Amino acid sequence: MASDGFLNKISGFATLAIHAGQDPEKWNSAAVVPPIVTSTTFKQPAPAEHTGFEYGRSGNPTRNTLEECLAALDKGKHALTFASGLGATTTIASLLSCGDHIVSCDDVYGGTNRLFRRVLERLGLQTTFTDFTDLECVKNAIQDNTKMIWIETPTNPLLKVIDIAAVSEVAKEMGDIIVVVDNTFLTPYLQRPLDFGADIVVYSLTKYMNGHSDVIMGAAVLNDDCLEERLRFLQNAMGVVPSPTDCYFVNRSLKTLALRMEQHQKSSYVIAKWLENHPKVTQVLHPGLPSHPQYAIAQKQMTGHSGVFSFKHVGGLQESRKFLSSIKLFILAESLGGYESLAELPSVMTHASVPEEQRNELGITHSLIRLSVGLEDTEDLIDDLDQAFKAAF
Ligand SMILES: C=C(NCc1c(COP(=O)(O)O)cnc(C)c1O)C(=O)O
Repeated sequence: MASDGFLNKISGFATLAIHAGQDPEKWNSAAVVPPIVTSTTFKQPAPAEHTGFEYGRSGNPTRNTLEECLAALDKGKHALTFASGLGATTTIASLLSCGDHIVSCDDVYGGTNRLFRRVLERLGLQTTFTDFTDLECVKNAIQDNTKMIWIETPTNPLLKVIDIAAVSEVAKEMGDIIVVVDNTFLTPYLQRPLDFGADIVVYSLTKYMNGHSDVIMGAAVLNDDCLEERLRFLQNAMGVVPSPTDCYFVNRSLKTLALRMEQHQKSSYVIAKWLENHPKVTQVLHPGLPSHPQYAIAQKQMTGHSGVFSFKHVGGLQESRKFLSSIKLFILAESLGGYESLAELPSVMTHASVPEEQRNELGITHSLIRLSVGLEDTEDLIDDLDQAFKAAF
């Protein structure tokens, strides 16, 4: 009996709760579905000796499973994952040193533009943005200190298609330049940049690869062992790593990637064709349409286009706002690539951080609307757009 009249506390309870059934050596379960290993640290048989894992930032079994799968999908040797797409971009850019120069395509995700202009520039990495659909512009932008070429193709939000092989050839001819391709809009199911001369493929896994709008993550896929070693060092040293739980979710999503991309592709093509014939639409920017200015390049490096594309209408900001407040099935929101259909106004949303002068030069005007066509029934999506046009014009 304890002094307070109650039974004595159970001795060793706390120790049991911590150690009973927890022996690290037991984990070789042959589980068909890769488990989520959340442990941030791993038992070492002797000081500074480890059995493959020592600390969660440096390596994690669930993350390794995802990275192995990502490498295979791009037919690459190595893959690394990061806390976000921009985390991947930041880490890749950290391969460079102060005084180096980046040449980037002019139309990139607003956050990438902002990172290059407002963060990396302060750290001594200059970036020149230019039109990569004109190889002369690429050649003229390359300087003696150019160490990286950044391609997005198709570009966000104008869907410009850039000839990966041609730009990679220019880069290799003109110096020791790392060619990076942001393949977020397509995924390796629709385009494999490494096959066309890219050195590194980068993804916002947040988009199609996870495809459920419930994870923020990034990835890089590459073949070069030396580059991989440098990136792996940076991944650990900079600490921009994803959680094991998120790795589990993305790994699971990859299992339906092919099915989802097929439906995104089919549905967006039907909707793009419908928009092309709409009296209030002046231009549809969809690389799967024969009317696309780089359609031939798209055909030689893509197996098809995904669900994300943009269109321009005859109105201005007022009509865009009215249209986007009238959609009911499409959701007014940033991001793309999920099972739900999204619509957004890049000029004031995803690309608001791009200087207005640059936006206007590019054509990211208030009449440009970007759609991410999801997995809903195509007819329902067309009906939604139709009623929104009627409400706005
Ligand atoms: C959030 C949006 N884009 C993110 C993005 C990123 C950044 O990914 P994050 O996971 O959001 O950090 C990188 N590359 C491309 C082509 C992207 O589109 C968007 O366009 O709505």
